[in-house]
Amino acid sequence: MGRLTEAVAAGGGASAARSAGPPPTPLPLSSTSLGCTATMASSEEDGTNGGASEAGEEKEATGKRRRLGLLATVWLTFYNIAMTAGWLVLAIAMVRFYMEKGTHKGLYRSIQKTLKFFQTFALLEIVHCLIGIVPTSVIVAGVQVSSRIFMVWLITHSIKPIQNEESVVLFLVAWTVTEITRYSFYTFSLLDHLPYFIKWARYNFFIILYPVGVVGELLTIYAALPYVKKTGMFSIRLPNKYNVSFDYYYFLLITMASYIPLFPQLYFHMLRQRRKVLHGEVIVEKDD
Ligand SMILES: CCCCCCCCCCCCC[C@@H](O)CC(=O)SCCNC(=O)CCNC(=O)[C@H](O)C(C)(C)COP(=O)(O)OP(=O)(O)OC[C@H]1O[C@@H](n2cnc3c(N)ncnc32)[C@H](O)[C@@H]1OP(=O)(O)O
Repeated sequence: MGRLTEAVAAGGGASAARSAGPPPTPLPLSSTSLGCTATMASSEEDGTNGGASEAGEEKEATGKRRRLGLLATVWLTFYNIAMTAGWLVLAIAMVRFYMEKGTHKGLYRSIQKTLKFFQTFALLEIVHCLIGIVPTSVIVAGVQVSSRIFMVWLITHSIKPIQNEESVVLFLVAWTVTEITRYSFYTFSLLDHLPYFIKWARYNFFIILYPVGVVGELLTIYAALPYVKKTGMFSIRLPNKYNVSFDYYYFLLITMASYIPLFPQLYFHMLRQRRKVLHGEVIVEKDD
């Protein structure tokens, strides 16, 4: 019986899919989905027979958790396959555009619909963390996804003059290679046929691609500053009936500055994940 089937039977989410077989040893991850899996294992393992009504309630709860495990595992498999395919389509479209045109000018406009759809769809990852079907920190996933949504909708979609900047290609390539690797890693993990290269790529590519993507994003925001200052876009001037002012130009400067404390948090998080997965370190994650 494949691990996915075992995980489904055990009602575990993605994490159990990889560790299915003997009852999963609860790794000290966040208390969300693993807590669910651990509870699942303990309720099935200990066989405690409380009162009939208690046993009935526990049986009903376990059945509900098992259904969540089945639903979660099937959903995550579908989600990851769809996201892998979407980012692959984006990668192929970018390569074809460059081979046909010989320039990056117009590249963003040619792939923007696919990019917007799949990057916006990734908002679901925050939901996955919130409902506990993946053991990722809501904060970590939230910062990552919000930075991408910000770049796609509030920078490259909204500020058309910067769409042909070379820095846009820089972050698009970094994002695309990363997401194809990441979502195929999750897919193969759930299907219990994870090629070592995919696992190696998942936990090594980011070492270079994360800084490359951040440089691309920061250069793109910097290139947008003159246009934002000149047009006053997204800004609210005083006086107005709400007596509130907002200056998008200064908001962008603050956003650029926020990369200084926030990016290292994400980068070190990935380095911790890398040590855990590639070197078997047991890392105690703080409860969020
Ligand atoms: C309004 C203005 C907002 C402005 C915000 C400014 C913020 C500035 C700072 C942010 C800078 C970010 C820049 C960034 O956009 C640049 C780039 O991305 S460049 C490209 C390189 N990037 C990367 O390599 C990072 C890619 N992203 C990720 O890896 C994830 O999003 C992240 C949350 C960062 C880390 O993922 P995670 O914590 O989940 O690590 P793992 O992949 O090891 O997974 C942990 C466990 O959860 C299981 N899991 C997670 N998701 C799934 C899933 N979909 N399906 C199945 N399983 C899943 C995974 O299997 C692991 O399980 P286990 O621990 O049991 O092995």
